Amino acid sequence: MAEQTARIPLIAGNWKMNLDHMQAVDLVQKVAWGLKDAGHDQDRVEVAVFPPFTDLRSVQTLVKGDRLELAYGGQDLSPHASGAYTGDVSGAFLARLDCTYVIVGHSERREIHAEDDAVVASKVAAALEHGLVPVLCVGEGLEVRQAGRRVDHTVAQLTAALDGLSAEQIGRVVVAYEPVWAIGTGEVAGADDAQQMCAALRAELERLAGEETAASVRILYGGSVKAASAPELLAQPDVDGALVGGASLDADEFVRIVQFDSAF
Ligand SMILES: O=C(CO)COP(=O)(O)O
Repeated sequence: MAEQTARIPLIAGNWKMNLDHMQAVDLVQKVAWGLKDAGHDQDRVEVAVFPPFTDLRSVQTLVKGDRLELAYGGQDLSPHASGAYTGDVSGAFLARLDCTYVIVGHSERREIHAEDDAVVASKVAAALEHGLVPVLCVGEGLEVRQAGRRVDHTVAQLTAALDGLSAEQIGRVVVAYEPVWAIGTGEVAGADDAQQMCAALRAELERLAGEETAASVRILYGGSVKAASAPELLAQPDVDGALVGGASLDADEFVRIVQFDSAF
């Protein structure tokens, strides 16, 4: 097993399709102020928000104009660079808005938009091509879990999404383990469960890209993370952060999640 190196934890807020434009601008300011008040240091714990596409330009203006300690990214991207793909948003456009990250393969896109492993892999490749860091989501549904196949299933999703990438490219990816049954349900994976899965994902990264790369890749947990559950989850050696949905829409709660390590 790869030894743990200094991986800077990442706390990421996936706003999903919530908040109108004015509310989104208000939330990003509240989060930034809350972080400032809490003495947040982006080099110690990195914070990123993922608003809807239509808010990204305003978020860019706020973050750059006020030099906010906050990264941001898109919730999805097109596998294509440009052209006749009505409704798609290119990684090139996200890069022009100074996005650092883009979420790829979220279970809601896999399920609702029928994105299969091949589509997810092409989106990971597109993100990397445009200099974006893909936050690659993997995780099992309840049926798979009950059948006792959760590790095999989730590791296979990772393998498929990284197919054909070099070790250097894999080293630029963030992985998020999001068990589908825990998303938006209030049910959190136990810290032991999360650790076991994240360790299995890291072992697969090691097989694909070598020990050094595997030790450097951040693996997040997502699924009903709240300020109360974050410290135990994030204390696990292979859990390097959280991908937060509902709780990221509440600035105070989200900032409390970011402060997970002061709760130890
Ligand atoms: O899907 C998620 C983040 O991407 C998790 O959402 P919740 O935190 O609302 O369960």
